[in-house]
Amino acid sequence: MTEPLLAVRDLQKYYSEQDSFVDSLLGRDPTSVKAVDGISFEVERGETLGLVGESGCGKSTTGETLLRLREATGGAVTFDGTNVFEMDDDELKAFRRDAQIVFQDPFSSLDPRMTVGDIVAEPLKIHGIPESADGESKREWRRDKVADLLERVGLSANHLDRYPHEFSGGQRQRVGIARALALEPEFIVLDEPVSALDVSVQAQVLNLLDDLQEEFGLTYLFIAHDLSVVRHICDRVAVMYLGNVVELGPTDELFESPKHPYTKALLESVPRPSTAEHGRRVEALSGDVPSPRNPPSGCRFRTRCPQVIPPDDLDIEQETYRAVMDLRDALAVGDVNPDHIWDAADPDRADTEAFIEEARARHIDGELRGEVAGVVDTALGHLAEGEPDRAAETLRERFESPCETQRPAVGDASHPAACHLYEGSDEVTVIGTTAGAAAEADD
Ligand SMILES: Nc1ncnc2c1ncn2[C@@H]1O[C@H](COP(=O)(O)OP(=O)(O)OP(=O)(O)O)[C@@H](O)[C@H]1O
Repeated sequence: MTEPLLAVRDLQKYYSEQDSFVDSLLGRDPTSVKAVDGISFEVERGETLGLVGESGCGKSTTGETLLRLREATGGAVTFDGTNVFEMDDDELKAFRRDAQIVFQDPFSSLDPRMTVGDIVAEPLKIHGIPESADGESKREWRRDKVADLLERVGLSANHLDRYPHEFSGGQRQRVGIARALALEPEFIVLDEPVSALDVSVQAQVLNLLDDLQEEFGLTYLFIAHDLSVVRHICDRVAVMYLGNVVELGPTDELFESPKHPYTKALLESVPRPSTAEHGRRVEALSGDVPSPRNPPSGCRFRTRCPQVIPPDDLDIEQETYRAVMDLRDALAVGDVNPDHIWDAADPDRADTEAFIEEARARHIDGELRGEVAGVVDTALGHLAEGEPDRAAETLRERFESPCETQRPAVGDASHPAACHLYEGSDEVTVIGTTAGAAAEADD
């Protein structure tokens, strides 16, 4: 097998942020935003790898960090066999030519005071290209080159002296692409290149990118939050959630047989034309994306996962399990106010049974049976006594999921999913122990 053009190994990027004004007054350590938290993938020569996920999951940070536009916190990136983070000045200069980026917003990524000709020529000037020009000035050489590039991206050489505001969104994105092509790169990070464009224009720009890839033998990392956009342009797709890659596979396979519950949920949110697929079970995503400052221990997705795994020896339905876990998490962060429950159940605070019944009705839909009912009632009894931490601990002891104690990582199979449901296969590597997960949750 040939060496991939780009290999990303355990890449981490944490942003430092002061928690709040009070924190800074008290001199507390800044909190890390774990924007990218140990991701690995490879991009083969000539392929397009899609990187998809909801807003804030770390896609742009990944693209910018692997290009060394941001300093990585950890991990390694190899480009054409050389470690990007250890390049010397000459290697870095060559890398800056070979690897380019096209940004999402063609409205803000182009300097409004520069002509389109100057915008596209700028990278050439910065890199001192051409070194010499036979019979014409370097400026003329660059003007010819830019005219050529503009035509290549579907604009006209007559556009050279115009300014960005004279162009439509689609045309501006073409200017951005021409600029990225100026140095004849091998690799381009396309960061949501069509998200800001009208749907009708999106297809034209995607077709252009496709044509350019073929003509110039380009390799793309295509960042998008919209799965329907990546389907037609990507060979493989990596799905990101909260700083982690959760699944990676050939595009058709990932769309037709998604494995990770998050990928399934994302796909459910894409409108689909095919009636054959209408019968598929819809597993809605519950809850908000947790903060990357304090991501959940174990599997990052477990707080919203519709298939979170209960302890082996516990007989419990998924819906009930989710409700118990949500109650436990709410207790742990002080989000359950026993006073409100007492007020509704028994203002005299004498009848613990009534308190438990009221608390159950508020937090858990449906009937609880057997052992599950017993443990939940014991926990709620602790809450009635004013001990929410003990209540949370009681629930934790009996209901703790392997999804929260161990972090699944994407393995090396051709279509791996980082999910405990696939444990035991070569698709998932499990990282950490209970203690490790607790430490991870605390830091
Ligand atoms: N300079 C920064 N300082 C602190 N936090 C940041 C910074 N840049 C991004 N973040 C945070 O890092 C996380 C990942 O952001 P990133 O922009 O990489 O995500 P994304 O998936 O590309 O989202 P979007 O599609 O909205 O751009 C987010 O929580 C974001 O708020």
